[in-house]
Amino acid sequence: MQKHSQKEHLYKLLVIGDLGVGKTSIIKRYVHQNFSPHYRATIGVDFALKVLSWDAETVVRLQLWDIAGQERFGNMTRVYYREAMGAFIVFDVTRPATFEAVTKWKEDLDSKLVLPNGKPVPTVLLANKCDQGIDVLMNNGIKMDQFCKENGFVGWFETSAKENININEASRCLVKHIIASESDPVQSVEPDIIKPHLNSSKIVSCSACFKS
Ligand SMILES: Nc1nc2c(ncn2[C@@H]2O[C@H](COP(=O)(O)OP(=O)(O)OP(=O)(O)O)[C@@H](O)[C@H]2O)c(=O)[nH]1
Repeated sequence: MQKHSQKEHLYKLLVIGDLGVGKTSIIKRYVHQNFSPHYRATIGVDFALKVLSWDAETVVRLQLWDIAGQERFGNMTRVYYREAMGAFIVFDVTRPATFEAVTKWKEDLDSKLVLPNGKPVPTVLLANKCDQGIDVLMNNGIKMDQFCKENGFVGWFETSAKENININEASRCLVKHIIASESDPVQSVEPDIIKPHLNSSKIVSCSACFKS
């Protein structure tokens, strides 16, 4: 039974990025703790709910909106983005074109959705399929910390839905930034940066993300 003193937050989170980057798989791993190697394209939008015990006094309910990659070329994203509090933008580390699309997704998001205080919604970048051992970022010398600062991401994580790497951590990071932006709308939050750990099955922790 819920204690009287317990606070509840409900946040709508968007999961966006190009076709086949692993959005549905990340959500499945996060919510249902499973993974399928078979690809079935999402049509339109799909939903999932994750309940987090944030701390002793706070429960966070995350309503995850899994938006089909092909929707960037349609005109429904404005409708799907409405009232979202945070977003993940996902790319596939084995396919450079999906990284190039990240800025297009971010522009689409920021042009259609702002918080009531006029700021963009906190957004975390996910470099998914890091279990594959191919990394377009390293191969092209892309500096992710700088890329995130320049493009307004609050943090980034290498993830694997297959191996369950960094998905919980990325979510806690995003929620932490949402809570911070709600409680102190004028104070900007420093970005959280995770260093690459390609070919490592260890979960990398981000001290900034686990203080809360
Ligand atoms: N190796 C590996 N494969 C993955 C990972 N995540 C997803 N996949 C595979 O990539 C394919 C596409 O995954 P989905 O989760 O359907 O991708 P999506 O981004 O939801 O795709 P759309 O619905 O088309 O937008 C599937 O075959 C998944 O099994 C991962 O972390 N590692």
